[in-house]
Amino acid sequence: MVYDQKSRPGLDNISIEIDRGDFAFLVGASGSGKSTFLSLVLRELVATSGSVHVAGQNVARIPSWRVPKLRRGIGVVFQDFRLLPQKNVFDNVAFAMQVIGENRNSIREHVPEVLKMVGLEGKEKRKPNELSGGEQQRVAIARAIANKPAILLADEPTGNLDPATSVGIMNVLDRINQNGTTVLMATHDDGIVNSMRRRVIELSAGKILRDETAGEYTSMIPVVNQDGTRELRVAGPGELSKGVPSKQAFAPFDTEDDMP
Ligand SMILES: Nc1ncnc2c1ncn2[C@@H]1O[C@H](COP(=O)(O)OP(=O)(O)OP(=O)(O)O)[C@@H](O)[C@H]1O
Repeated sequence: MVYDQKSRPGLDNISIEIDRGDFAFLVGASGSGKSTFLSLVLRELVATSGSVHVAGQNVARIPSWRVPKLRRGIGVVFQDFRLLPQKNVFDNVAFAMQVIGENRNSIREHVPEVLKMVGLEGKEKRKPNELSGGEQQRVAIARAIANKPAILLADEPTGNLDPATSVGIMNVLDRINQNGTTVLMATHDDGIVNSMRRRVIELSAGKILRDETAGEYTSMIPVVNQDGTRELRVAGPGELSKGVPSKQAFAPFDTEDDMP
């Protein structure tokens, strides 16, 4: 995926397959290509070379009038929730169903089920500003799955949440995945990735650095050289699965003065 000819491609000659029902984390430094990847799946971008297939369809071949139908099969969750502030919890979720023309009866029946699924029973009447961040993200997830998408894309869904709240959100995403939805989540949250042990696809400068079935967040492991100096190096295949080093181990130097 080339944005402009003068800079390096956003994604560079990658080939990857995510199976129906997978749960995959997309990790990598800022600018590595995660958002580009998600935008290609949503057909917000069309690949400048190669092809992107979503649910069996080459998305470049979908005429623009049918793109909304493609997107109906893909739920999206963002770091900043993006709820409608004037609407209450029920109506935020109901709105997603109204725009695709669902009738009132099925909305009235289905929204409470979705809210139960994300753990928000009893909060139907609250406005977003009367909810915690974690609850707002649950509403956003409920809205994203209201139309039973085959795929759920989550772009840094725990980025604004504390660790305990993030665990709750991951439990919800895990449950959604167990019900058959493919989940692809871009994240910088190392704690979450290391505790979930799901597929990890790491991008670096637009290329795939690794793709592991039960991976960890970082491909860097701390090493102590023979002369006693410490550094991080990229782990080889399988090295990361030998156990999760403590957070301390990831801080290679205590202070800048400590650096070699
Ligand atoms: N609209 C754009 N026009 C030109 N270049 C872009 C555009 N969007 C992204 N890029 C470039 O493509 C590369 C990949 O960016 P991308 O936003 O996909 O990274 P990312 O991994 O999502 O980063 P972050 O973690 O900060 O969200 C970067 O070099 C970026 O500068």
